[in-house]
Amino acid sequence: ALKLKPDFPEAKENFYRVANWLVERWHFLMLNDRRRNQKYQQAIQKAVDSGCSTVLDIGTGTGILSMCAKKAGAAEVTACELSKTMYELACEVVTANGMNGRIKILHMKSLEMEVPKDIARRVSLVVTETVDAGLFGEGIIESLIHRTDISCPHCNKYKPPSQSGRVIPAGATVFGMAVQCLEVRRHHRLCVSEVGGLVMAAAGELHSPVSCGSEDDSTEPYTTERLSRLPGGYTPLTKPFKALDIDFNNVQELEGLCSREVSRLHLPVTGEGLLDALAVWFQLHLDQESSLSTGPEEDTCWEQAIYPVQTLAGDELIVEISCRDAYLRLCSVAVARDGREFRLDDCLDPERPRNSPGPSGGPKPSPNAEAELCSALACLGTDRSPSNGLRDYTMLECAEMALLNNQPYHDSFRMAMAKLISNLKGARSARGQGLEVTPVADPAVGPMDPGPDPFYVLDVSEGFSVLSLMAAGQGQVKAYSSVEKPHHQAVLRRLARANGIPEEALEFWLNQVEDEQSVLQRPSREKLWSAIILDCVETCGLVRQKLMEKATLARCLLEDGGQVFPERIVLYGMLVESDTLLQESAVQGREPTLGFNIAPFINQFTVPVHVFLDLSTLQCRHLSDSVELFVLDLMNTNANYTDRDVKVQASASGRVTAVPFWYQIHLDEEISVSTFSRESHWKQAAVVLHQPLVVRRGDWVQLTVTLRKSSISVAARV
Ligand SMILES: CCc1ccncc1CNCCCCSC[C@H]1O[C@@H](n2ccc3c(N)ncnc32)[C@H](O)[C@@H]1O
Repeated sequence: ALKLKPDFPEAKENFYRVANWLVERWHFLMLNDRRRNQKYQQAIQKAVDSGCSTVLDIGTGTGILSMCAKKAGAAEVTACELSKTMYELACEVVTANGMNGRIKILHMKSLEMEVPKDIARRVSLVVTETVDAGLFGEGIIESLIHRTDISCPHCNKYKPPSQSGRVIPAGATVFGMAVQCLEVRRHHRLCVSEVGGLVMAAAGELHSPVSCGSEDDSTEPYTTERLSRLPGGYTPLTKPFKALDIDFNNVQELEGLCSREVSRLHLPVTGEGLLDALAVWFQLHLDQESSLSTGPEEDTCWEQAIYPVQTLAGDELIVEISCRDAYLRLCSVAVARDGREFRLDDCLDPERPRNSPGPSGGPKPSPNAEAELCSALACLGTDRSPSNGLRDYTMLECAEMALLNNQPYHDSFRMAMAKLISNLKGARSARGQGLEVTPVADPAVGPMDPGPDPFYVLDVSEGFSVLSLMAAGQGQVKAYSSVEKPHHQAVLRRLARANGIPEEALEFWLNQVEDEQSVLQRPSREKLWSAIILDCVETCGLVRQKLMEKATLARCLLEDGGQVFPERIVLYGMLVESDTLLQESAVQGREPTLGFNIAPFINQFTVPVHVFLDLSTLQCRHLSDSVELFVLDLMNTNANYTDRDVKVQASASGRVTAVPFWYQIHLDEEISVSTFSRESHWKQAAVVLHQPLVVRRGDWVQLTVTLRKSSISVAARV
């Protein structure tokens, strides 16, 4: 569609979403990482010079490592790539670099390859970089165990490594460190005891889907973050420790890895604070001489693997390391204090017998110190559901957890809601309404509570939201929640009971209807909605799709004086020079890719809008103040622009490479929240300019801002 009609907005937006999905953003980072490419090239050159003449590139991506091997003089080069998009791209790239027919590219997973069906003979060198932040996440262990069928490891024994099936990288060393990090904590644990006036204790334990200890497969063992770019930074609580050493050339070791029992490390705590996560990174040893690191301190572009945990940091941490089902797993299983070890699950279940004194069998701490530690641990919750299974918990997405922890957002909502309800009460009594009307029970909604006509509030938020319960808590309100997962509804019911909110004041509207459009239908009675709460901005920083359509529909369903929340969102932006954003969005020419012509091919998948940005820590130079880009008025949708020209003055000379943007969400005339505040659970987004714009301090830059179907584009010229 884009080829036919390049600026066809729906196609453009869909393409951006699909492009993001088809080609992962780290392809750009990897290909722009010249040092990484050079190190691989040197290691491959050395291996080919020492006699490895047949090469297999597992997970070729764009084909760059295969082209290195060919250029290094390898006689036969075969590549395999499981992604269809990348496979087709690799074929184009290899042809464009004059190596068509000299590199055999297969669209398949390496595990499916067989000799001689797919590859003529066993290779003498395997090259791969199928690693993720947690090292094993792309299946490199399995791929290398399988390689025994396609490379000749048994030559290992009596032939020098040069002749036998060697692997680049030759191995890896995995490091870890315990950290305190608020940004991780607020995405994985409830950090507040009260949200929008609701006491949260009754919610029970809330967990994010990232948990290493639990057995259920709806969780993932780790998440990934760039520790060096997390808002608020992090505090190391232990020194970096070596977690694992792996020799990729030793097949027996690889096979043993997955079945290896758990190893335990005792880590002295060297910093004060609350343990929020174990951070993990690694050194990839390409060969004996050179290695790549993904550490937080290196100026590497890679993320670290984050294992959220939470215990009070005693003076020693006991961490268990395992590789259950080929994922690296780290769990903090106990805390030692004064030499006594407290396993987390013991503390959560006080009647369980105390385990033996710690390794040093040190002096028994005073009973109250022990009790204090255990009760502190118990209320903190942990990342392990103990073997006794007594403790159950509710799973929230990371974004839902961060939303819950965003207190200013909920307090603002609470004030705006209270103001609206009191205005409507005033208006009703002024009209003398709502007193003499005898409430009629309506079958569609169940028995009416006696008392004056309630105010109806509809929450159409996506995912888990307590806003409907906060509305119900205002009294004389019947709130309809769009929460649809049964265990999420159970949390809201528990919270209602614990906060003295009558059960019948809260309904789960989605239970009865199939989609949101009908949720916004006219309520089954004449009464219209007093308030409708819409979700406007996605966590990634983009305007939610079909927002204006929903707002238009919602507005027709309001009673006089009723309100859509929010009533207006204002989009702000600024001019920045950010090389980082360039590196993550497109391959910058031939230079970083060793002179190979790769950029034009992979850059077909460049997406001009960057999402999930932490603008507060993005390396960039501000080249202007923030400026209002446009207004979305949800109470008067036809007043909205789709194109707007904005002038902004450059406050410094430089190259404008991007326009980051965020929102001020106006709940009513006075109350608003920003999506770019410290507690905001939203990330920011940025438009990366097609061409950097050179500006001099004082220049006026003309921005043409277009919002079509919630996809934003910005053109800039001096
Ligand atoms: C310092 C390295 C680093 C550190 C931390 N974070 C990221 C990096 C950078 N490496 C990321 C590569 C990660 C993706 S792997 C690259 C390509 O290989 C493909 N694939 C994966 C497995 C596989 C297989 N068995 N058979 C065939 N193809 C396979 C994927 O489809 C992808 O296109």
